[in-house]
Formats: sequence, structure tokens, C-alpha cells
Amino acid sequence: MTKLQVAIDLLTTEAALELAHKVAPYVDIIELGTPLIKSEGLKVVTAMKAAFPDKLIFADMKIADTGFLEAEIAFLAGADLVTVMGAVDNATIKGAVEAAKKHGKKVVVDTIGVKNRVERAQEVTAFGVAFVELHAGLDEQTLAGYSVQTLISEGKLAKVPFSVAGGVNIDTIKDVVAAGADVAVAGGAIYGAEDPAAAAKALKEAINSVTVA
Ligand SMILES: O=C(CO)[C@H](O)[C@H](O)COP(=O)(O)O
Repeated sequence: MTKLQVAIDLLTTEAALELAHKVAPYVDIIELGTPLIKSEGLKVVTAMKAAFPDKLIFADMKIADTGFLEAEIAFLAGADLVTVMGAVDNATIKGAVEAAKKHGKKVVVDTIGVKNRVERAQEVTAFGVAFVELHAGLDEQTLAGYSVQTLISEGKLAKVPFSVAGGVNIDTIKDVVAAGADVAVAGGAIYGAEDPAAAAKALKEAINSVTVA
């Protein structure tokens, strides 16, 4: 069953916790977005894990260097999953995976900026990462012609564990599930909604309505 991940791209711990309390019944993974971690520091990760010990806490660290060190500080703060950039040196990804093994946690590779996402997803999966995030960032989503369907198609081709992130919403989440994604990530579609709990509930129900062959 595809998991639902809420990406919290808000800027304060207080706002992030308030949103998480509203949507927690419907989500499997709570992501602390990169701007939130940069704004608040890793104490937001610690606070979220303390508030939701039964949820997977995803620290979107977007690690680009010192893979072992940066992954380890996030794990020590309470993260269950951390992101490393797919475009960086393999040594950084392997270092983060070593830290994950040491702490019994997991690494996710983020493909922002990766030219050949399918090939790179297959390469990094061999390093022992949990899954690959086929991802178009918030800036890329504003470009003319952007469509999340490109990421969804790549997920089908890659045949590795993957998530899709980049404007996933109620109109597209069923396609994400049907493509076999392990995780569907929704940020703006939840935190930008007038009623975030209702939005998260609808996304979860959409996931549950799809039968994957
Ligand atoms: O990691 C991110 C940006 O770098 C976002 O959290 C991710 O793209 C999901 O948010 P949205 O659904 O609003 O695109």
C-alpha cells in the first residue's frame, strides 16, 4: 500500500506541530521540509518525533556533502528518514547509508537536478537506500510545461522503490499509486488547503481506492 507523506514547508516549529496534529490521522510519514529545518534547526525534528513517536519522521536535509556526519546528526535528533541529493558524489550517499545502518534508520535519495532520473535511481538503489524520491522542486514546478506525470512515468520505468514529489494533489495521486509508488508526497496540497485535515483525508481515501495489479 502506498504511504502518504505530508511535506511541511512551513517556517516555525509551532506551525508545523499545529499542522501535524490536524493531519496525523491520515498520514504515514511526516516530512520536515528543508526551509523549516534551516529556519528552526534540528530541534523541530526532535519536537515532531516527541509529539508523534508512532509516525515516521522524515528530515528533508537535502544532504550534499559529509553524508555520514549530516545524516547522523539528523538521526540523533529523532529522524527516521533523511534525504541525500542524488546529484552528488556516490561517497556522500554511501556515507549517509552507513550512518543509517549504525542507527537502524533509512536514507532517501532526492533527484532534484538529476538529468537522468531513471538511471540514477537504479544506481543509488544498489547502495542500500530505502527509496528514491522522483522529485521536481518548488522552483521547477513553476516552469512552463511542468507536469508531475513525467515523474510518474519514470517511476514505472525505474522499477526500484520510489516516491513521487512535486505538486502531487487530489487530481494526480491515484496515478502515483497506480504507478506502484511506495510513497506519495503532498506538501502544498495539504498545508495550502483551507482545511488541511480534510485534504489529507481525501488524499488518503484516494490512495485506498486504487487497486494496484
Ligand atoms: O521538498 C520539497 C521542495 O524541495 C517539497 O516538500 C516537495 O516538493 C513536496 O511539496 P509539494 O507537494 O508542494 O510539491
